[in-house]
Amino acid sequence: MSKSFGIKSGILHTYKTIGFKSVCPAAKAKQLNMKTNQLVIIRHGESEWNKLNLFCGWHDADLSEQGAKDAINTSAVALRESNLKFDTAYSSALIRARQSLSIILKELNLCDLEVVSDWHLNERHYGNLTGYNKRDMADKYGEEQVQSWRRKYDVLPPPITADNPYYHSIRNNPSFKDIPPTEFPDTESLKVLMQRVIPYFENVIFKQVLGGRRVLIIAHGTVARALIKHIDKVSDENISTVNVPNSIPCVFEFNMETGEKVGKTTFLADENFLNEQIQKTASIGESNK
Ligand SMILES: O=C(O)[C@@H](CO)OP(=O)(O)O
Repeated sequence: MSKSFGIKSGILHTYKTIGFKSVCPAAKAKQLNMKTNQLVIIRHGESEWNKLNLFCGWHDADLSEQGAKDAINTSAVALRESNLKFDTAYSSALIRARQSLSIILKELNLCDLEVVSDWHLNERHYGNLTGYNKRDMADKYGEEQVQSWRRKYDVLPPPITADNPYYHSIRNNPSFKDIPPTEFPDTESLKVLMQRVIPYFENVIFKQVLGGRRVLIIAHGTVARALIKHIDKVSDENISTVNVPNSIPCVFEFNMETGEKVGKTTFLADENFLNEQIQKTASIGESNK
């Protein structure tokens, strides 16, 4: 874990608009007679490659057994306890997000819910880091370089090359067949990822939220950071300290007339558990050697 990136201090100190524990935003809105609607974003459960601590990006890793359990015990339980209801759900085209969504919907008896899977919500493409262990890369290139690739707003990992063992499986993934060749990335920073995620969010998802539909998004760490940056207007500098853990729902509430956010961005988890999971996500982790 690199101190120079402020990760130890975490979002608690540098990103104060995030609240914890339970959904409580409607109180002020009610007082003001404001019509509001909520949006929920969840990062998929632990994947097989999260477990192995490998840079994953567009590699299509399955959920791990633990990830599938967390989709039930962390995601679905929190949504049920907060009495959140949905009219439609979005996921990326990646299997770890689609599996998480289908487990959550099954658990909530929402198997008939309208579901859209779209590549615009895919994790950032990790370029030629794809498939490498994060600790091994830190040993080779230094922690500062690895944290910079992972969390800096405008730092691109080296582009993937045809000799990367995952190049062909990513290029030929049938789930990506509709991606225009000119838009198929070879690497992405958070800044570059935002150029595909934010227009999709604004033009497709947010319109529905303002129209009153209750939307659930199952996405990825960098996609969630992109949406938090956009919605909460986090600076390019401070976004490097924001880490979004697997499976914990993140709730936003909006004024339906103005589109402005109401109240705090809220993670539905006990504060200690949330902090522990944030630290785990921020950490470079261990080698598998
Ligand atoms: O490997 C990845 O694709 C991402 C998310 O799992 O990792 P990181 O947290 O290092 O950005």
